[in-house]
Amino acid sequence: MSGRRIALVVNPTSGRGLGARVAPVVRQRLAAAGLTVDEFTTTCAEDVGRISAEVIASGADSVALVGGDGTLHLAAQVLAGSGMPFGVIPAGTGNDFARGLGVPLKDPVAAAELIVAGRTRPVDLAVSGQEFITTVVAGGFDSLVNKRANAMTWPKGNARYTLATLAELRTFKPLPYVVTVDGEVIETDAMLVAVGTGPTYGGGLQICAGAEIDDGLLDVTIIKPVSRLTLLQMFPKLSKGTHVGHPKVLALRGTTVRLESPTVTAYADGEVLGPLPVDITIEPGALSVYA
Ligand SMILES: Nc1ncnc2c1ncn2[C@@H]1O[C@H](COP(=O)(O)OP(=O)(O)OP(=O)(O)O)[C@@H](O)[C@H]1O
Repeated sequence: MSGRRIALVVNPTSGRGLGARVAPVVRQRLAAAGLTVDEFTTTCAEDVGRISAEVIASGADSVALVGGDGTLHLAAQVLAGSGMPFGVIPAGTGNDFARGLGVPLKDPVAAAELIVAGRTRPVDLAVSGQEFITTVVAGGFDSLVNKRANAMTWPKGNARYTLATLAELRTFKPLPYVVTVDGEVIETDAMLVAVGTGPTYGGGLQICAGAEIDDGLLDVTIIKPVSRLTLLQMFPKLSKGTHVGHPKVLALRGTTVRLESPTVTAYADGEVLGPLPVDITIEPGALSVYA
């Protein structure tokens, strides 16, 4: 497939500089395959959306995004519904969107091959208000962990989430929720309620195990009150998805979800979404992704 023109949008800060390191490798692979590559390096969060919008307007054939979930979240706000196909070169710490797609996480050349091959698939987005969400909405204990982990500068990578979990666990108490899924109302105390279009957050925790990124459905996971020890024991299981079937874990699917709880701030794709209540819907096939 020669004659294709692709914009390579690079967040150089993703994964503590991994974005800057993998970009030349990806550029070289795309060019070697005959693609014309226009490279753009972002200098701030706002650049991701602005540049993506300019690329769409420019008539480029496609975009490749080098970054993590935060970068993809920013780009998705603009790419949603545009019809512009895009490729993902994972360069973040979590990379949960890429993980859900099955894009190689540690091999940028292999990820670039998917762009070269040129096969796209439709991918759903969750929507809350004006905000598109590419992975999971965290609402509860996990929000507090996310907040704490975002504020930590050490350690690198996923170990931050483990430390933040241990720290939050010391004081956390179950919270009262009203969760409404397609009109079915569930009133319960819970440790957390997560809503995903894809299966994982936090760098591979399968909080919404089994969620398909193109089934037109939101997956809802409610973890009912459990002891601190049980929650701690659940975390390694989350990595493997073997928490499913635990008597305190409730899994639901639907197309509209409302989360209510008095004191919870929701996080989406690792960033603040806003205080509950939030309403979440699904936009099937909003993105067209090389995979
Ligand atoms: N030059 C920049 N361009 C774009 N975003 C930047 C830049 N500098 C800092 N940021 C911030 O980086 C965040 C995105 O980082 P990204 O998610 O790609 O990497 P990560 O945090 O290492 O990975 P992950 O989200 O997968 O854990 C953005 O939300 C933005 O606020």
